[in-house]
Amino acid sequence: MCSKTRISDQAFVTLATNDIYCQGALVLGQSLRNQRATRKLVVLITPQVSSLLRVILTKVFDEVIEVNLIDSADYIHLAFLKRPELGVTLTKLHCWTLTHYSKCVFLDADTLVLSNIDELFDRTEFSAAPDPGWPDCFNSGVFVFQPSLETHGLLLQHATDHGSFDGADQGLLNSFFSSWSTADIHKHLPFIYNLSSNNAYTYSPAFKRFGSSVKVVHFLGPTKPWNYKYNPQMGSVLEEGSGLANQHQTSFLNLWWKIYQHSILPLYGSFRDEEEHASPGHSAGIGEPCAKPAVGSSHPWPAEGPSEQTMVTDDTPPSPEGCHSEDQPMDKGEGDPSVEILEPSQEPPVDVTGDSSPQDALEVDLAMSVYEISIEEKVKEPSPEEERRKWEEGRIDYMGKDAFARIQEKLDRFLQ
Ligand SMILES: O=c1ccn([C@@H]2O[C@H](COP(=O)(O)OP(=O)(O)O[C@H]3O[C@H](CO)[C@@H](O)[C@H](O)[C@H]3O)[C@@H](O)[C@H]2O)c(=O)[nH]1
Ligand SMILES: [Mn+2]
Repeated sequence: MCSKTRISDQAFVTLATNDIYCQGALVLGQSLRNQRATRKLVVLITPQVSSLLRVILTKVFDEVIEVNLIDSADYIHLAFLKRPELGVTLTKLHCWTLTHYSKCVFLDADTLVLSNIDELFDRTEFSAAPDPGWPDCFNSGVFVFQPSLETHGLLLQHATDHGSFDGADQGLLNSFFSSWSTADIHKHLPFIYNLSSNNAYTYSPAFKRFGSSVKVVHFLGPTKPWNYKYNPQMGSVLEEGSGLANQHQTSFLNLWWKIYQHSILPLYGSFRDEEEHASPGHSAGIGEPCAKPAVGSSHPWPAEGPSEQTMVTDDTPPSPEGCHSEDQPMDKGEGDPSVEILEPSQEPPVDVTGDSSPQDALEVDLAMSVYEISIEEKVKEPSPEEERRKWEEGRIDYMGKDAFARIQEKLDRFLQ
């Protein structure tokens, strides 16, 4: 399958807490495969990720591991109660619980690998590249770490005690690994392992000199590749609305989309029929016109670089051994459907045919035509159960649908 030996106790790890970030994780995973990564590919997900995306992720990643935002240990509950904004942050920290690996490289789901980066495994914890905005801090989008429950516990304790100066993982990790900027230059990854696609060109002569050796591009900041629309015929993102910064950024975006179009969209192909039954409309028309005909292997190992086209069949996803829920002490009630073990080869892949749980529905709209592909977040109407739960949790939309005037209207309707 792969020419090099895969070193099985080391892994590339990413995180996706929703279906939108899963699109990024898929492209990242595929880019690692394209560059013949010799380590396992692992994606951490949370219960919000739909069943469909879970199955698709297993086609690119060796392990899809569900982690929960809420851990059963009391001090974590405390941290959550006091600092709810640390939610996604604490999720990234779960990567330290992957103790079946001796060393890992974490990559944000908004990164793209342009050449082989296996040499990162020669580095030790905690190695990261400088943040382009404040180079005495590291950027937490790419880092080398050593899984350890002890470190995980210390990190969570640190979050509880000190919070995070930016309200997220980067601030927390920088204050935890506070000697990074001065202690050991070997722990400074070169900028080519985490080139911010937005900032790189503030020093354009450096980009001119070193840009060709870039190995990892990071689409840091609020606008991600999946926020653009892409013209598959031209092979380029569309400018409208997003205000493209410059030519280099555009070419990285185009590269991301090329992988998305040729290697990720076809993975949805096998679900097209079910999806068509479920919603005959145009949106979420998975695998529509520009997705290529389905042929080839379900586990994409393209022979060449990113331009190589990978296609898929409807054959069963890889064995379930690569797929398990984390056996950490999580806040999982018995029989909680949100923590089910993923075993795609034993289950029908996905239920897209009707009133399944919210987790079963695809949370993204993939709109496709010959001229344009776009990925959009689905605006979901909450179910009556969800609405009720929100009320009971005190999350009331006083300004919107729960405003007094709206409630009055409802009462009036009821009384009439
Ligand atoms: O709703 C979300 C948000 C984030 N993520 C994951 O968390 C990562 C970080 O979020 P991102 O949107 O990529 O943040 P950046 O724009 O890269 O911003 C910076 O700030 C973040 C918060 O400190 C750090 O996590 C990043 O590494 C750092 O580059 C993502 O790539 C995903 O892997 C999700 O899964 N779901
Ligand atoms: Mn990022």
